[in-house]
Amino acid sequence: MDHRTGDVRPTALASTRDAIVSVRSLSKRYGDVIVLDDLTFTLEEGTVTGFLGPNGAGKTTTLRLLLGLAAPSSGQALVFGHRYQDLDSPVRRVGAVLDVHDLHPARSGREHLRVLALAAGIPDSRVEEALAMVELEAAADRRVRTYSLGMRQRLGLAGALLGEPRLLVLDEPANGLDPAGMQWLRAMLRGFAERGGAVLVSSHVLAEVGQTVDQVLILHRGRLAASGPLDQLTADGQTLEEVYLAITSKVAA
Ligand SMILES: Nc1ncnc2c1ncn2[C@@H]1O[C@H](COP(=O)(O)OP(=O)(O)OP(=O)(O)O)[C@@H](O)[C@H]1O
Repeated sequence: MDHRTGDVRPTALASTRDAIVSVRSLSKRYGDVIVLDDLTFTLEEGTVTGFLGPNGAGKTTTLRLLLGLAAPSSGQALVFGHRYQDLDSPVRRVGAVLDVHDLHPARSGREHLRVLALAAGIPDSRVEEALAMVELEAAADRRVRTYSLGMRQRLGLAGALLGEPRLLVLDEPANGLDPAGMQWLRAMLRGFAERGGAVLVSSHVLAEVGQTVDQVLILHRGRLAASGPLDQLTADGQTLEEVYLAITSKVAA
């Protein structure tokens, strides 16, 4: 991958064997506006992938297509070889946190998780485990409307972890977390990947991403501007932020 030209030479992100996520020639239009343009990448087990790009680049749209929340205009977005909506028990395979602002405000954190668990046939005992995993036990009986943004993020993550999935899809999960929360999130995501999972995490916090992920996808104006292992991308001594700014300003010019 030559990040100075934005030329993507697929590396570890391009093998299709045992792919947990397989995105092929994915495009999305809203009316005449092309939001995603011919996006292709795969993610394999044991990886944490940072999904980067300026505001409006198309990151959330990609995640929504992966989760069956919107339909592609063309191409495919597959998880475990299937469209999300065709998976037998999606909650047990894919955990996702897209928008922590749409949690029911009058429910407590514990009630929120119990509703999710009931819908997915997951025992209540797992709710307690998930609360413990995100260190939210002390606030579990408070109404969600009283939660800080960081607490909502933790609750969203608890919901994502309920079904013990192998893929986590997270939209800006570090948003609102305090330094200890970020450290905890980093360790949690690394541990998840080390146990054979895959994580796709969008973020604007490049310093944090640089400490957490092992590979990145950089999206710009709906196109994949760069992809590859973090250590290769930063091999010439530049920080991830420098590489990112060089790529996004080059492509925009
Ligand atoms: N339902 C929709 N109808 C029309 N346009 C949409 C719709 N959803 C997203 N878009 C547009 O698609 C583009 C990409 O949006 P998206 O939310 O995917 O970007 P993003 O990379 O996640 O940005 P941010 O970093 O700001 O969250 C934007 O121009 C947005 O306005």
